[in-house]
Amino acid sequence: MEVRARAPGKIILAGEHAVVHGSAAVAAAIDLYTTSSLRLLPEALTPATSFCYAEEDGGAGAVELDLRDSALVFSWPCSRLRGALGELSGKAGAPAPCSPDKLAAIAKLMEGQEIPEAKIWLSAGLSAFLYLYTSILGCRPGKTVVISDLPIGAGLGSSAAFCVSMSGALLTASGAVGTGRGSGAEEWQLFGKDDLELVNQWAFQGEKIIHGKPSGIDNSVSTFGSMIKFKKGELTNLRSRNPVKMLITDTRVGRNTKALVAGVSERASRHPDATASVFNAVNSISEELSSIVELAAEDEIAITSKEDKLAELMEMNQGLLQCMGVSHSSIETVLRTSLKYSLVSKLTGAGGGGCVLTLIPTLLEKVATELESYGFRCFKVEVGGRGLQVCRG
Ligand SMILES: Nc1ncnc2c1ncn2[C@@H]1O[C@H](COP(=O)(O)OP(=O)(O)O)[C@@H](O)[C@H]1O
Ligand SMILES: C[C@@](O)(CCOP(=O)(O)O)CC(=O)O
Ligand SMILES: [Mg+2]
Repeated sequence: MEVRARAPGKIILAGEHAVVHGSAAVAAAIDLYTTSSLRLLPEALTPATSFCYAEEDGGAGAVELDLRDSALVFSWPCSRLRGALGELSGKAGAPAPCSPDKLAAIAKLMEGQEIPEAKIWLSAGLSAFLYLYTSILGCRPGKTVVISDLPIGAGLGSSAAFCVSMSGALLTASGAVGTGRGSGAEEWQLFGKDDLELVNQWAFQGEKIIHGKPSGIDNSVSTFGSMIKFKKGELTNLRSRNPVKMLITDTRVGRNTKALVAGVSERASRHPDATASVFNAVNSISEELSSIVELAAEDEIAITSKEDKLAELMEMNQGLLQCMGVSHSSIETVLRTSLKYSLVSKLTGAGGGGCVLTLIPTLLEKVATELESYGFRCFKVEVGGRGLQVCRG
């Protein structure tokens, strides 16, 4: 049987980086997904099953990860996993953080995997995969295929969508969570709250391996969907009465969240008082933005004033992100270009390149066309949709 789980990427409307330091942030799911499909293979070495496995695997099979978008397949013989990690039985309950010893053993398991130099950043994702797989299922043989609509390492939460979809597929295959709600005809089904909580906890541990010090906002919004306010691990669902329309521009300048988050923390330790004031200002922006999003706006005038306020708050947040040192010349190009059309933009995610949000009252094809003429890529997305969904086939 195959289990498929898909989890959305996200945009952060306000509060990235500051949220790592305890400020509030506002994020929403977008309709670009990462899908993990998992097929478990027979475990026991019996005459009936051993034909499936190669001799060099000791006849015990392998754990395989097929990253379709990168056209790369990685494989670890189960015997090698057992040798490195011990006899793991797999765990259905709440996760324990990955110990430094396990992390070191996982790093050794990367040796011999052929990761092209240009894609060396994938090793963090592979480590998160091995941690999640072996912790949840032990060293059982299986094949996982991952496909994603999301640009990787661009601020749209691909790391979280990877960890959430993977945790969803693994926990479903282990029997720890089951497909709950979902109307008969629908292929994709939603989990109940407790199951989502469990998936989210595992995904957070995976994010820790990729990000170092994640706030938890990305995995939470990818798991639960919708639009949320997030502060110190606490999540509040925001009921957005009118759709928020955003254009996303990927500058295609590569960056790495772990390094950017560490850079902001270093700046904070050099200038603790100044950065505390910046984080505090971001907190106020996120709080105000979340209350504006929830305001009912029945008439045109109310909608316009709501959008003006959102735009002003995003502009202020962008200025504070510049204070944190995470803007980039490509981001500034998007800001300048959108301003020509009287539109406001801010970076989203960790910055340093990656994606920029532009608040659009109505979709302006002209801005997108001009931005694409600089070599950037534009996405028009639905904001605030579903979180994790699973299907068995
Ligand atoms: N589909 C995927 N397959 C393998 N690894 C992935 C995938 N998506 C994300 N990752 C991992 O997450 C990293 C990108 O995460 P990050 O720097 O946080 O950027 P973002 O989350 O904004 O895309 C990649 O370098 C890789 O290690
Ligand atoms: C910078 C940060 O606030 C968001 C990072 O998002 P992304 O990985 O760049 O999509 C970090 C975090 O909250 O964990
Ligand atoms: Mg990330």
